[in-house]
Amino acid sequence: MRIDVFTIFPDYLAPLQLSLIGKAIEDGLLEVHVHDLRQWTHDRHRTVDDTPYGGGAGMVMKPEPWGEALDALLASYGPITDGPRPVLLVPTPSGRPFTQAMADELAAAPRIAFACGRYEGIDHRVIDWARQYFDVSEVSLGDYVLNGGEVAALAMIEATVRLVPGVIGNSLSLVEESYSAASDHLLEYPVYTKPASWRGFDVPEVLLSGHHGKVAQWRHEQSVEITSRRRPDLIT
Ligand SMILES: COc1cc(COC(=O)c2cn[nH]c2)cc(-c2cccnc2)c1
Repeated sequence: MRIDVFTIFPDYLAPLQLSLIGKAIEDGLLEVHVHDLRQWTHDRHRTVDDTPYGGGAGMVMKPEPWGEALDALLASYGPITDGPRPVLLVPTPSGRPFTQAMADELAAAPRIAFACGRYEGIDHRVIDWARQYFDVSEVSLGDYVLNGGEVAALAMIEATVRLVPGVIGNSLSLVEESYSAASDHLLEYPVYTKPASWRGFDVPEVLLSGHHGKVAQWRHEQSVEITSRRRPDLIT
């Protein structure tokens, strides 16, 4: 999988070079190209923002640098085929909620690109123009406002890349995860490891019983209880 990220703060994406994702890059499972949007500015101050039409506080990202950056991205895909359009994700508080189902879908894509906005956002004409050439999704990490899309992109990339075969060593650990269809979209049960007793707290007996059926039953009951208490919206 190749991932392209466009940002005015490329260093924000440095953590992608670490740990599992770093190893996936080393193993050739993953390519990450981080692009500084200012590469597509031409003035002395490398300006990427301007005041909002209609007034209001803050600044808006100018369309021109984004247009040229996305032109370059298109060029990197080679001649336009009549296949599926390249995927372009724009993290934004006003986006569709990012979900595990979306991560599952994205994990199958050969390439994904992220446009990380700053300030009050990106001139909307960029999205309107891009829809002609990209499969554009404005996606939200959660109901809060960040200073930029980079942190959201990091989270979305991690949630997606870990599903790519070979990136996570033990693929079994993916099967039972929260939100996955395999766990019936329930939240994960509590986990324990040695010692069996710690500061007066003991591991639930059933987990020491070696009775796999009872362990599975207990774990399912825990997941249902936790989900109905914390996330009744997930109980269909
Ligand atoms: C592309 O347009 C953006 C992007 C971002 C950064 O992303 C997030 O905040 C986010 C992503 N998932 N959840 C939050 C912030 C704004 C913004 C809007 C209003 C006031 N201030 C800033 C607009």
